[in-house]
Amino acid sequence: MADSVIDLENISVLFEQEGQTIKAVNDVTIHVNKGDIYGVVGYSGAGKSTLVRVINLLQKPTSGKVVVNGETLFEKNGQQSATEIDTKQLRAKRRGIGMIFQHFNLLEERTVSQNIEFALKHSGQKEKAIQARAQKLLELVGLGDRGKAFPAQLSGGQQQRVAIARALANDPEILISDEATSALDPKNTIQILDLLKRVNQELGLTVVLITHEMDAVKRIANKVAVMSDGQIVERGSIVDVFTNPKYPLTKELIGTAGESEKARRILATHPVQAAADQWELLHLTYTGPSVIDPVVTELYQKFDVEVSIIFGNVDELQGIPVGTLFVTMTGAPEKRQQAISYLHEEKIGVSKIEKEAAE
Ligand SMILES: Nc1ncnc2c1ncn2[C@@H]1O[C@H](COP(=O)(O)OP(=O)(O)OP(=O)(O)O)[C@@H](O)[C@H]1O
Repeated sequence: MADSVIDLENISVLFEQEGQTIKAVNDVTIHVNKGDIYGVVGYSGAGKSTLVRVINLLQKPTSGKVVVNGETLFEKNGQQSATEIDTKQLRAKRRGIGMIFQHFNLLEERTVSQNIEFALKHSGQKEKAIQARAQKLLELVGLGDRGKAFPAQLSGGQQQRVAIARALANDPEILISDEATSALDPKNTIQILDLLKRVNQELGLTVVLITHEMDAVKRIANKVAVMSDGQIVERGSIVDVFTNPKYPLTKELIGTAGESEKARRILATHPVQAAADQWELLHLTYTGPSVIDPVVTELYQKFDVEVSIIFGNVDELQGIPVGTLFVTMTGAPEKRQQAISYLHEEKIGVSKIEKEAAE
C-alpha cells in the first residue's frame, strides 16, 4: 500500500486465563500512513495496548500479519507455522519504533541526560557524540537546561518530555504513545500533545496515539479508530468521524450523547408548540462556518419547514471549522423528509435524536 508504514492485517490476540480464552484483539486490520497521527481510542480493556504492542512484536499475535515499512515482521494464519524475522533483525526494527507510556518509565537513579544516553548505548556512536545527541534532544523537547536533574526533580509533564526525547533518540520513523497523557493535568496534557504534533510535523514522524480521551485525538490526530471488545467499531478521518459518528460508543466518546441529553432537557422546559408527529429533534454538523445560515433559510422557503436552534457551537478540527447545531424541525412529515434530503445534498450531516431519553 502506497505510503503505508504500518499494516496490521487480521490481527487476533488470544490470552488463556484461568481456563478461559480472552479475545483481547479480534481480527483487526489497520493501515497507518506515513505522517499520520493515528488515534486509537476506547475504554479500558478494549484491547488498545495489546493491539499496538503487536506493531513491534512486544506482543506476538495469535494470528495475522504485521508489516512495518513494507517488511513482513510476522505472519501466521490458522494452524500454519509462523513466519517471523530473527531476533537481531527484530531488535534493529524496534529501534525504529519509539514508545512512550503513561508512567514515563524513566530510570530514577540516572540523570535526565543519562536516561536518553542509555537509549543510544547500542548505537555504535562515541560517548561524546551520544552526549551531544542527548543534549540536542533535550533542547528539542524544551528541557535543554535540565540534563543534570534526576527524574524525581521534574514535574510529570517534564518527565514525559524526557521520555519523548528518549523515544526519539534512535531517529525512529514511528512513535507509539500509549496513554502518555493519562497521568497528566490538563495543561501538561495539552503541552505534551502539542509536542507530539510538532515532532510529527518537524521530523515527519508517524504517531500512533492510544488514549481513552477523545479530546486528545481531536486535538492532534488526523485519523481515528474506535475500539471496543477487541474490535474496531468505527474508523475514518477525524473530520468525518467527529461530524458524523455512527456507532453509539463513538457518540459517547465524542460527547454527542451528553449534548443530546442537554437538548432534551432544554426542550422539556421550552416545549415545541406542535403535535408530536409534526416535529423532530435533529443534530446537524457542517464544515465551514458560512454554509448553515442560508441553508436554514432556504428550508423554510423551499419545503415549508421551520428550523429552530436549541444550541450549537463551532469547533476546529485539523484547522477546519466544524459547526454543530441541535435544532427542532417543524413541518409535515413528508416535507421534513425532503428538507433532510436537501441538507444531505448540501453536505450537512443530519442525525435524528430521540425526543425522549431511552430508559
Ligand atoms: N498478558 C495478558 N494476559 C491475560 N489477559 C490480558 C493480558 N494482557 C491484556 N489482557 C486482557 O486483554 C484485554 C485487553 O487489554 P488491553 O490492555 O489491551 O486493553 P486497553 O484498551 O489497552 O485497556 P487499558 O488502557 O486498561 O490497558 C483485557 O481484558 C485485559 O485484561
